[in-house]
Amino acid sequence: MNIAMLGTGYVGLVAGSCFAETGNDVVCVDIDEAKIEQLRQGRVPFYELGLEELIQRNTREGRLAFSTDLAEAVRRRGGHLHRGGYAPGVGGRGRPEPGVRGGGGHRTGDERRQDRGDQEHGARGHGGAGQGDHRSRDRPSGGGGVESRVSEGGDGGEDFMKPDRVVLGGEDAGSLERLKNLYEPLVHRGNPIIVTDSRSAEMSKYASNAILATKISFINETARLCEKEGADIEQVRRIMGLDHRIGPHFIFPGIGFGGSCLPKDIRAMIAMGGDELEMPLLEAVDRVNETQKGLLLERVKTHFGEALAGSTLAVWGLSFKARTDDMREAPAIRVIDGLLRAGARVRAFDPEATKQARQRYGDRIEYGVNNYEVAAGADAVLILTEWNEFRSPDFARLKELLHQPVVFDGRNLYDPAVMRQHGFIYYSIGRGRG
Ligand SMILES: NC(=O)c1ccc[n+]([C@@H]2O[C@H](COP(=O)([O-])OP(=O)(O)OC[C@H]3O[C@@H](n4cnc5c(N)ncnc54)[C@H](O)[C@@H]3O)[C@@H](O)[C@H]2O)c1
Ligand SMILES: O=c1ccn([C@@H]2O[C@H](COP(=O)(O)OP(=O)(O)O[C@H]3O[C@H](CO)[C@@H](O)[C@H](O)[C@H]3O)[C@@H](O)[C@H]2O)c(=O)[nH]1
Repeated sequence: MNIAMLGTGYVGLVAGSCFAETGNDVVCVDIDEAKIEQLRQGRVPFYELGLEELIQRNTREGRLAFSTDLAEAVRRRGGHLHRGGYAPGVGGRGRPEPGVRGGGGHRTGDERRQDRGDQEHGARGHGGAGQGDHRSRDRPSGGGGVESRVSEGGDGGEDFMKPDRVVLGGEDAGSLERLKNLYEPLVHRGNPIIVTDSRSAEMSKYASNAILATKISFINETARLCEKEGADIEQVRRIMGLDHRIGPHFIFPGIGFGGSCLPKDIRAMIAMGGDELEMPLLEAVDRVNETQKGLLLERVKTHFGEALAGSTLAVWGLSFKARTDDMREAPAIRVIDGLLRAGARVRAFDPEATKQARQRYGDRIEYGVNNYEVAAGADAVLILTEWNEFRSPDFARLKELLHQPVVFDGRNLYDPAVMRQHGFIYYSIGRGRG
């Protein structure tokens, strides 16, 4: 199949590369000329596990190309248009902006005709066809296929190539059939492709992310109650997870969910309800999460008091989750902003997100080449992302390096008893002080 993929961000680039990997002819289009130039040279503008290799191989073998010229890409690729990498029309608290649809505003008449004549759908689902106007009733019912594939949040291409399910929504049988053919190679192990109407497909994507967000806020609220009542959330979580009706996934307590999907999708659902339908549950999920993002900062402030100004804090982890450099809505932003406001000096390390952090903070914080370097001479370590490499540090070395043996663990990576043995003052989530 010939595909023109619009947007070369985390979504579009992964989807485009994976479609090339399964034998399609793909041209990825973006309005960002520097990005396209970089990609043409085989360099990937952000980190996703395994993506660089995927791009280089498919480019070398002639199935993947990059362009800033949408009209040319559509002409060359013969008309399957896939909006994968950008989601227009969601602003502020996720309220869709009326009248914005599919980036059509910058397209030529020819391109728009092409768009209507074929399929437009959003990769990995967040609001595919008509995302920008789901409050109006005038979305095209012709060729709109919405693809809403969700698997457990994993690693870029790996995640895309092995979906739990693929959801196709649309009203045009021909378009849906072509989309089915496109996705068939990704489900050869027998996972289902579900075909439904476009509104149900969209809603299934929103609702799936919203229930994940709900689970996280639930466990975080329970963690706070555990602290108050002297219970251990890690014990509670394990016991809960053994109940098949609950399951072990997405009940890890922490410093709140970030990223480009969960926060935005719950706000989009609240916005959909509008004035006619209150969504008190999701409002609460959002509120709990905002409080949770500030929790570690409050602990740091309480611990240091006046001494926070002028102290040096080592931050381990910047991205919103492990195995990505993505910092969108990352809890780390809330924490670092607060520390800087309080007059603390911040030295950060992240295996992949340093470049993103530099764009945001420039020289206002310092960056290390590993987690020990930033800890040297610091008054405390703050763990903000659950990177595997932070799971079993050399505690004796860490204690030696730190000016004060204090660890604020926002991801519950360590056993409080072990930390006590090593002589740390250890703060974590839902387990009281170690
Ligand atoms: N990251 C994820 O895992 C994920 C998953 C599902 C949905 N989403 C949603 O999909 C959307 C895109 O996510 P992302 O992570 O790829 O974002 P991103 O910011 O990394 O990428 C968006 C890309 O689209 C380009 N772009 C913007 N307008 C364009 C236009 N008119 N024509 C061509 N290119 C254009 C931008 O230059 C940018 O490179 C977001 O709204 C996000 O919430 C993200
Ligand atoms: O038990 C948990 C699980 C996750 N998180 C946090 O929740 C956020 C989101 O994590 P995750 O859902 O794994 O990452 P996303 O990349 O945002 O993936 C979600 O959003 C994608 C885009 O819609 C979907 O494709 C995925 O299925 C869906 O999990 C991160 O900050 C995690 O640290 C927790 O705090 N506790």
